[in-house]
Amino acid sequence: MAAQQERTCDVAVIGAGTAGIIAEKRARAAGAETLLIDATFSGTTCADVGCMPSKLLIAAADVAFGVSEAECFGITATSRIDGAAVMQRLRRHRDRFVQGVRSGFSRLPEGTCLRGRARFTGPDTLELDDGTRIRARAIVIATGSEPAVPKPFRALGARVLTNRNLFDLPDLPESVGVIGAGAVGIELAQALARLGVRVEVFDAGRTLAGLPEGVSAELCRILSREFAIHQETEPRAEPDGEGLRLIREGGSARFDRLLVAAGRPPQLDALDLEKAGLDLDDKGIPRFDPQTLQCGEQPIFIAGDANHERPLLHEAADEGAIAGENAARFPDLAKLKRPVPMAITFCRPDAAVIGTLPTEDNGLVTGCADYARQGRARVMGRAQGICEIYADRDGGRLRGAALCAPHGEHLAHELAWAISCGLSASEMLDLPFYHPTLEEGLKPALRQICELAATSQGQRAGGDILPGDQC
Ligand SMILES: Cc1cc2nc3c(=O)[nH]c(=O)nc-3n(C[C@H](O)[C@H](O)[C@H](O)COP(=O)(O)OP(=O)(O)OC[C@H]3O[C@@H](n4cnc5c(N)ncnc54)[C@H](O)[C@@H]3O)c2cc1C
Ligand SMILES: NC(=O)c1ccc[n+]([C@@H]2O[C@H](COP(=O)([O-])OP(=O)(O)OC[C@H]3O[C@@H](n4cnc5c(N)ncnc54)[C@H](O)[C@@H]3O)[C@@H](O)[C@H]2O)c1
Repeated sequence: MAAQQERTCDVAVIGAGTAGIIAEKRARAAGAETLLIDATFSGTTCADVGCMPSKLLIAAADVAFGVSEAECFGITATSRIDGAAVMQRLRRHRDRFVQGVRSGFSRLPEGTCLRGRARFTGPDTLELDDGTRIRARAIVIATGSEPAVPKPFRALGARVLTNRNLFDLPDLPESVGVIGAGAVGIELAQALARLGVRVEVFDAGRTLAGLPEGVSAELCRILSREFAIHQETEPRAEPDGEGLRLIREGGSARFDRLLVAAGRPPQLDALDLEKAGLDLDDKGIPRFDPQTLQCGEQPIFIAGDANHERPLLHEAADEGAIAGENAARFPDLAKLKRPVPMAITFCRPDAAVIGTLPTEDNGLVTGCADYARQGRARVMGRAQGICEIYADRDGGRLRGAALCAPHGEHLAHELAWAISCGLSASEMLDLPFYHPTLEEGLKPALRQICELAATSQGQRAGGDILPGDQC
């Protein structure tokens, strides 16, 4: 990856995260000569500081929580959480995921990888911080996003944690204040709390993890048994010895560390986008076509968190593929068939938002399932949560869902797949539902939709009485 002074290529990809790696691969497969540029080649946000380490922390928290709940099954168990060992296991696995990505870089054709921070000097030219100049027929922007640290917290220095440094802590802190109740804040707050850290969450908004109000209120009620959640508040912070104090109307609390999970704006500032002649929106993001990923009429494409459309891993991968292919075949552009939107937050119970939510004028009806009485959930000692399913009043075709329910990640997929297939509630009721499963718990919501839409409840209408339904 030696620095060079002048390079030309068909397609230059800025950013070697998930979107960029896939964009480069697809462009090369389409016959383009490619360059993959990255400031660090750290091995993707997902593997290094995002999806994978956060799920490793949650996996440890699940084990600790299982032990703490064992007594209700008649099992006596005690746990001692060794925070240093928890973090060591996390890093051991995280580092393997990262190593897997990095070894992929070394298998790319010689000279493809260029290390450096890129910025535009014209619509088809880039310059790296070491002075290397690049001319490309087409350019893919795949620069990802970065955690926002609101100004009032910046003076706290090393007391501030984000997803960038949390997973490198040698041990678990005793107490953490969390700013932000989005997916990052909620997942990490609960995992830390279950691992014995004293946690409180503070959010400026009224809802958790992007959920609609009713489901958010239910999730908040459930999570509040484990840690405090303060909504509609923007606390200020001041240093307090080695730790900090969060101050808001009605009180203050001291914490060892502050985890800031206050959103992830795209990383575009350093790119000098104005030199590329792109039309930018009020947040400085290039206007682009979500199907082709093209920015305006230029041979420039934007994929993954950088475009802020759907900042999720599977979307970054899809977008990278189409952006890379279109960059190679410009101006003959392919269109991405966008999947049904689906966002899962891996708290317990899992939370998810899928497809279209009801508004005052989109004619959707809501069926609701309650997991507090559901048979399998009770068997598992996990009987809590709800699932709302949204469907057309006319015909009962499924359009969306929101849930917080045990093993909700799987329910979310099943609902997203049913919506993708264009099923109605009565058609979904005609599919096989094994007993006793959490999937059965969706039936009351589907039946309610059939009633509201005045459609048949499917061939097996009234044919099953499930344990849990009636007690
Ligand atoms: C804590 C956490 C947990 C998450 N969990 C999940 C999850 O469970 N499921 C899920 O679907 N999503 C999850 N996400 C979101 C997911 O990780 C992202 O959507 C995804 O990784 C974005 O990939 P990307 O390719 O767009 O960006 P990245 O992987 O961030 O890649 C961007 C790259 O661009 C490089 N770069 C930036 N600017 C420049 C420049 N000027 N010049 C050169 N290089 C540059 C950076 O060095 C970086 O390597 C999580 C995110 C976080 C933070
Ligand atoms: N399981 C997953 O798929 C997963 C997990 C983590 C992250 N992600 C992705 O990462 C993205 C970013 O996640 P995130 O949680 O950082 O951002 P987010 O935008 O979803 O949530 C940020 C929250 O911080 C609050 N906030 C902002 N400034 C504040 C302040 N000063 N005081 C109090 N509250 C404040 C906002 O009200 C908001 O609720 C998500 O949208 C998601 O796409 C996905």
